[in-house]
Amino acid sequence: MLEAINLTKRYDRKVLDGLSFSVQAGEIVGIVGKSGSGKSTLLRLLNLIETPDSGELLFDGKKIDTSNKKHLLRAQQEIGMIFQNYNLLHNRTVFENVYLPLKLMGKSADMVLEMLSFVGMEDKAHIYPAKLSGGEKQRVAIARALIREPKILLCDEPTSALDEDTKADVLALLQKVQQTFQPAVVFVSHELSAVRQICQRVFVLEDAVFEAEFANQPQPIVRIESSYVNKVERSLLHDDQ
Ligand SMILES: Nc1ncnc2c1ncn2[C@@H]1O[C@H](COP(=O)(O)OP(=O)(O)OP(=O)(O)O)[C@@H](O)[C@H]1O
Repeated sequence: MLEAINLTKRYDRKVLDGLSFSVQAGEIVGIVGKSGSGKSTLLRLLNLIETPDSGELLFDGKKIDTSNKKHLLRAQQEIGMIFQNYNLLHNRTVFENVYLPLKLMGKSADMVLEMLSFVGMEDKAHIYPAKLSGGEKQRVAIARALIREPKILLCDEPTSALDEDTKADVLALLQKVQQTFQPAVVFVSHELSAVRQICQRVFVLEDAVFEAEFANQPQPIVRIESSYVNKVERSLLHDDQ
């Protein structure tokens, strides 16, 4: 579904250097890396709000042409995104927050209550975000991300601001999303326990490249020796983090 080929991005230094990977529909792929390793930069490229210096992105095998505004807009509508800090509009109710992406496309609100029910928030449709807990805000953000039925769901540290119990609930909801809607999910996090729990494959981003790729199997697919790669490996294999 989502394919990145040789993505390179430089600011004052090369932050991403020739990254290639793909995510199938229904698959959750984790990207882990230390602070400053380029995770958010990669998400901005996948979200089509920044363009790579070189390299290509393909959705369903079709190259994304970022120079063509119509094409870009259509591609952006295939993407849903959730954030660590939820990014809800505080002067809009839960219902209005979830409806907004549809409203901007001139569509009706028919699906909104159904989606709120899917994330367990139908009872709070007319409440403002300030009155919600962190876990509830993330549920609303997930409903908003899904309302356009995106083929790609990008998750930027979605559980990092939550306590342990709420974290588990949100991860369980993401697994339900995976089973129900089968999007291609990119799950960026520094929380190795969350990554271990829900990702089918994991890439380790360090020094601008993927230094390792792990799957649900004992041996990594690719592996460069580094202390961070060792830490990820221990966490994924031995449940000790
Ligand atoms: N717009 C920008 N202009 C210049 N440098 C940038 C810009 N965005 C990111 N960088 C630099 O790129 C590098 C990677 O940043 P990025 O935010 O992608 O890392 P990250 O892995 O998401 O970090 P964190 O986990 O702390 O959020 C950093 O050195 C950062 O200073």
